[in-house]
Amino acid sequence: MAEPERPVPAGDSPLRSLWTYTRGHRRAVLWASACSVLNKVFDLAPPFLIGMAVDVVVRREGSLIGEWFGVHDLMAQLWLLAGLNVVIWGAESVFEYLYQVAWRNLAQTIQHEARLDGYAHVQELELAYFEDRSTGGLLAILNDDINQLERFLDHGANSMLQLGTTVLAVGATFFIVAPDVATLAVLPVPVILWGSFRYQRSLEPRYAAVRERVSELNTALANNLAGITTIKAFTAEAREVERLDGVSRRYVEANAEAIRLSSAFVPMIRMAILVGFGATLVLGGHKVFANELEVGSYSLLVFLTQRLLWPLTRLGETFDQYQRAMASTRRVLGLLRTPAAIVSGPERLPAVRGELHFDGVDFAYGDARERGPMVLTKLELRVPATQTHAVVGSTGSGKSTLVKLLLRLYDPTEGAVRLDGVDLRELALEDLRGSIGLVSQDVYLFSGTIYENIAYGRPGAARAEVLDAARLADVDSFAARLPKGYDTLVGERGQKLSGGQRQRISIARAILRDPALLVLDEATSAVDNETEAAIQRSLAEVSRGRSTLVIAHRLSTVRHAHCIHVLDGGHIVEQGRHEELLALDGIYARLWRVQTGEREAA
Ligand SMILES: Nc1ncnc2c1ncn2[C@@H]1O[C@H](COP(=O)(O)OP(=O)(O)OP(=O)(O)O)[C@@H](O)[C@H]1O
Repeated sequence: MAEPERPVPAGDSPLRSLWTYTRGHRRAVLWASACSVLNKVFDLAPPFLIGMAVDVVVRREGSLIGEWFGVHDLMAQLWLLAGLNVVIWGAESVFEYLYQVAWRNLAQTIQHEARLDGYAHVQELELAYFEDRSTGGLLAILNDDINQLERFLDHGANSMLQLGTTVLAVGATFFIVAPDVATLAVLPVPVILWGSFRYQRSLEPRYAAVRERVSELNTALANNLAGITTIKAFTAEAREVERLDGVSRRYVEANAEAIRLSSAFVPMIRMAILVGFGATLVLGGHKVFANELEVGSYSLLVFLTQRLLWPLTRLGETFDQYQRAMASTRRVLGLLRTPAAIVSGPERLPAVRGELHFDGVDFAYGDARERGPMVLTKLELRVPATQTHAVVGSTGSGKSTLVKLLLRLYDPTEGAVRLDGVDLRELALEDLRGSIGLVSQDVYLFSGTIYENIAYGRPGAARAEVLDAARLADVDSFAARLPKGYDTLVGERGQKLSGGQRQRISIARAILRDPALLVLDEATSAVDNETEAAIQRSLAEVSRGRSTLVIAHRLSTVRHAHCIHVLDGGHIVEQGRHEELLALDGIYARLWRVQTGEREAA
């Protein structure tokens, strides 16, 4: 359907949107977060043990640990500390393992879902959406951006949580043990945080620019690889390398800006940290001399300052990851939020008769903001069920546009297209498209075998049915001669086959579908006269008993149609049987004379 399965909030904060998007995995997120926090808590414990060890050595029987546990033997105190050490390091390792597994599995699940949701949603979007965008850009979102999100969940989320835990745990200890030392030691923290957030804000647009450049690069590469034949034919290799050089350079430059800014961060922050560390060292030492602070507590504070302030130098890197991930999240969720303009209607048609009616249709490409010229105006065309009708007209007159409206790839600007009397906008897309067998001008084959490409028309069809369809479409004549027969691989986009062979496969695919309405848009334009005659005979047989709309340039292929409609200037100007149209001596008669080689009367 048009809406993504997981509704995405329209809020501005990408983190909040991500949180909402992953609401199905709350438990996993909380578990992973808890493991991260506990791992950090145990990781911070050793400085306390060091403080206690110093305390034992200095205060001996009167040490803190001696008092807490009632152990006065010095060696027993040390053994106790050693035992605690084992427990703490063990717990740290266990939680490290657990958080790694939890975050990485979560990252896998979410990237998998986001990619599938993204792809499924893109499939629902109307053709006009794709015409305005590049394939490379969409690929960048579905691949690179989702990978970026995966990396953030792999490492970034954990880094942020552990940093938060460190700041809170160490800050609290400082204030409990020596509040006045703490004030000085923690003094640089607001400066660091303020600086980080300033950085964060100025990094954001730079990373957005990097993402844009990636998408440009992808587009250029995808276009060039798809057009490699043209590039070779026009010996444009050097020119293309030069063009790619330009695009790739812009990517490098965009990155250079981001690199310059993010690299300056750590050295600057280090200076601020120096202040806190120096303050603890000097002020704490002074308090020990004045007997206002225990030696053990002093050791604890000096070590803890290190544990607090050094991780802050990684704040830049963490924000860096965060920024990249959020830029990607915004693009991925933005894609999921794109509403589909063409949505399925409510009405179901279990048995389609195949009566088609273009009812006063106006159509222009583009959207309300930017409409192109009118292609169809007040177009009236009826195809009664089971009849074969043809549409002919000069190139660019709008024949293929009729087919696109019929498939509901676009909606009419005015008027309606009706199938069995139902406005297509009211009809379930599944029923509409499921009842149409299309053979179009540009055949698209998927990489796979000939057999698989035909069977695509109706998944679950029996082998005998597939082979029957293949025989009717004259695929047999060439497939039988290939060493692997129907199991021959057709190559990417079917490029290992000739145009005529591809066309015959696509006809077989449509026949297999056994549709109520067969649509042939220049179905035999790529085959020679002999093959065309063979296919025409098959098609005549196949179209018996079902509505067929044929679009053709070669009038000889449609002369037996029940009715031929001549499209000109956006509407039907002549219609009737072949003989009637010849007698009318209008556009059709003129075209016929040109095509059959008769000289036009002067
Ligand atoms: N996606 C599109 N966006 C904008 N304009 C389009 C689009 N597709 C077709 N057109 C324009 O609409 C007009 C009708 O095109 P259409 O493909 O329907 O013609 P046609 O009669 O099938 O031509 P041909 O016989 O050459 O296949 C043309 O002027 C074409 O330039």
